[in-house]
Amino acid sequence: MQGMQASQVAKSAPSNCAVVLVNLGTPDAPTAPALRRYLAQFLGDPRVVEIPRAAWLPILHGIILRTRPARSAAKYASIWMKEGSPLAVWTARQAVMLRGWLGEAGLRTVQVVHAMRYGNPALAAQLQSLQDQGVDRMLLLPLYPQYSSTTTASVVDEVYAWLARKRRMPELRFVNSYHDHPAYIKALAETVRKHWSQQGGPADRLVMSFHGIPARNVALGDPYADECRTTARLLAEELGLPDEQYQLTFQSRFGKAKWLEPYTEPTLVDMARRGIGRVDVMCPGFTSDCLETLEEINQEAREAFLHAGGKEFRYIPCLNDNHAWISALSTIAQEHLGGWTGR
Ligand SMILES: C=CC1=C(C)c2cc3[nH]c(cc4nc(cc5[nH]c(cc1n2)c(C)c5CCC(=O)O)C(CCC(=O)O)=C4C)c(C)c3C=C
Ligand SMILES: [Fe+2]
Ligand SMILES: [Fe+2]
Repeated sequence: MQGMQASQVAKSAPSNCAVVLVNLGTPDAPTAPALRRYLAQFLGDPRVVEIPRAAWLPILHGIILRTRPARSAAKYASIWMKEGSPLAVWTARQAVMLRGWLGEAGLRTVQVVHAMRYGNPALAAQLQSLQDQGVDRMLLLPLYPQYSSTTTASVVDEVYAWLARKRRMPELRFVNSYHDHPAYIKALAETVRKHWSQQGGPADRLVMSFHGIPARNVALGDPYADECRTTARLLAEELGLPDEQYQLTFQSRFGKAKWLEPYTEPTLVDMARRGIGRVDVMCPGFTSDCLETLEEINQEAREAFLHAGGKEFRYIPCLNDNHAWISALSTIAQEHLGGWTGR
């Protein structure tokens, strides 16, 4: 798309073209059976847990899937919206809004659907439905701004698994990462500025908490940690925040192995003990609010911070249906749709 304005691209894109927004997925209900189905698929993915199958599957099915579903279901119940799981609600809304934005940009015939890597609507089912409608050009846009083999590459695996069963293949494009895209950074900055204006200014620190991954994955070449650091730096620059006023952390450790550090909750507890009384906390790697932001951060981490002597814990919501974010998605999509015109 170099040298071409996003607004000039694919104005006449025909209806054989679709954008597929892909997110992680979420259980269908906040119940133990729904959690068991979801976690079996998620934690059975070799991109997510890299332990050899023969060792891991007995642990997953014999221990984890017996204990975790009920505990996790209770957590989901505490954040469930009347329309469903927050991750599902926001992701579906983003797809509808993106379709509107692309229409405004002259791309009325480009379809936009959303799909989940785990759970529903299943990625393979969505791709099949598009193909059944005659779509033969598909742009896969994962809702993970930072690339990781645990997430982005897993989406690609699933798409190719579907493709491997096809005689007639559609043409495909994938967005790998947009962790440093100016429109994404600006959308994040807008959520922070809006929060600051509602709160009467910044707190003592801005904590940017990203989902963690095992440290070993990074040692073996996953660029995720570097991409998170770049996002944090660019966001701080956009906000005019000096280094000492923000802190990057990693949350959601799973299992006993070492994950990326510093860990979010211990960092917040340490801040409270050191007299940093007021914190603004955001999760820039999550494009929708979900269990990991609403429960783990805004409930558990909040409680730990206040219990350790912190005075104010101010959570900044994720991008969700923020207009600057949908506009960013529209820009990113158009940049990758370039040339898919004229049929
Ligand atoms: C934002 C990017 C994400 C990365 C990278 C990621 C890696 C990763 N996650 C687990 C284990 C779990 N994650 C869980 C929930 C969850 N994870 C992400 C995003 C990333 N995960 C989201 C958006 C969510 C929330 C989904 C929702 O329904 O709201 C869970 C399930 C919840 C629970 O039972 O606690 C697990 C488990 C691993 C092991 C991993 C990388 C190796
Ligand atoms: Fe996760
Ligand atoms: Fe969690």
